[in-house]
Amino acid sequence: MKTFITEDFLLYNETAKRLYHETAKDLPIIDYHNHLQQNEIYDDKNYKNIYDIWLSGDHYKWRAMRANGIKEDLITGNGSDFDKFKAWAKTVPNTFGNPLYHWTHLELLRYFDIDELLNEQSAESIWEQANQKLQSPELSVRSILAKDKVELVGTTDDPTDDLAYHIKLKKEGYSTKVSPSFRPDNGLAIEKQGFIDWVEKLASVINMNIETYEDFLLALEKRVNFFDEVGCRSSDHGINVMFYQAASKQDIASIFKKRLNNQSLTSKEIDQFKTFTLIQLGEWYAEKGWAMQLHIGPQRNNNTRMFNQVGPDAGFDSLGDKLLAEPLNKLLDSLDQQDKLPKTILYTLNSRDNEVLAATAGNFQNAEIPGKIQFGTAWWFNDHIDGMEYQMKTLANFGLIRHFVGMLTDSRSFLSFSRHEYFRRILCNVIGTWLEEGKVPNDITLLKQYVADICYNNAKRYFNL
Ligand SMILES: O=C[C@H](O)[C@@H](O)[C@@H](O)[C@H](O)C(=O)O
Repeated sequence: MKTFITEDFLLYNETAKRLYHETAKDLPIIDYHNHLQQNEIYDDKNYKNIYDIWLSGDHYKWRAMRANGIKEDLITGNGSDFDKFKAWAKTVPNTFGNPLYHWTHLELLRYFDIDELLNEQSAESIWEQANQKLQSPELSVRSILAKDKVELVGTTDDPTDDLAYHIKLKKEGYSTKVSPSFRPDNGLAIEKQGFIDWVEKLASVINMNIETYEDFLLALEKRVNFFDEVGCRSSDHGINVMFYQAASKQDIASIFKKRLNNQSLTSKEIDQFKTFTLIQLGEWYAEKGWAMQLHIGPQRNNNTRMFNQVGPDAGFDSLGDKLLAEPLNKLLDSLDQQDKLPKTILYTLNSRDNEVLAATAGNFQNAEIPGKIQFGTAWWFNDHIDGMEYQMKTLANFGLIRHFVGMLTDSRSFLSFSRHEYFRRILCNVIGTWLEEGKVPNDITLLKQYVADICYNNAKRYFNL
């Protein structure tokens, strides 16, 4: 059976169609935050089969398969690639209403020219067609990036990473910018078991001893400088629960020492360490002109049995519900008071906090750049039609959607760039509907500028591309 993805998929009125087809559709992509592997870009990898590119790392699909009663063996276990693909194919017809249903068919259509529904019956023929195409030069990683006109891939990288492939790509003069994002979560996670090992790793990377908090900061600063030389434009912080606890540098120095001596810390001390260190990092980001991305609110690794079996980022995280307005405003304010607040993008996993983030952003805007503080696009559990519309409308209600830096995939798959198409269709429909309902003037030229800015120009300007 043919898919339902028509030319005008998700575009429910004439203005929406015009905005999408005449403006949004062909714009290049700036995917400023994702989890793609830079070595695969450098090597111009061809994926072995569709399981490999679709299912081997996608915890969204794994969750849906578990909800469909599939055995773990066919999800992250020892099942063959084909059996796992078939288990996914069997799941797909049960995913109506979930964005996975749309993404799956968009990806089949856009990358494989397969205009057919995936289910148990079509699984074998789709497996063969897709695998054959994956072997062709047309579907190598670089060809995908070229076909989608991807101008920037913003990867996610630990400060201890040597960025070897980013450097090689840069040297080569590769047309898509592959820019690292500085993600120092391990350096902030003083409460975690692996903290001391991480500090040792950091020390060995920069070839110095880290014995004091001063040393630690120096080491981090060196890595910020190194990332900047390699073309980093932003940092990324996974923050499960927002924190703010003021303390002096002396206090932090003794907290750090305690930790290195394996003494236990109070939760206040932990938050003091995180607060002080993040503020220090934020100052450097501001100096470099980077954007600081704060991804706030997951409650992670909720299923202990499965965590022991398959580890983190495997589909057992969900929404946290701790309050964030007070600590977040205080954190941003501390940086702003010293005039050291970097460009900042705020994301929440719990859409209950959409209004809080959109309103918070408005407290710290200034003339440095329009939309300096962004309420970021619908993230992870919000990355669906309702979630994206809700984010866009909240942003418009509380701030200026005109300056929104738009979509990023946050994905681990090169086929996910089609989610920009999904976002663009939804955006054009929201804005087109405003015109159709008489909520904005009948000025298609101006509306097209909104669309072009949100889909492309704003991000280009924001990330200094
Ligand atoms: O879209 C979902 C994401 O890829 C999710 O897995 C990440 O956001 C990850 O938890 C992270 O902290 O970076």
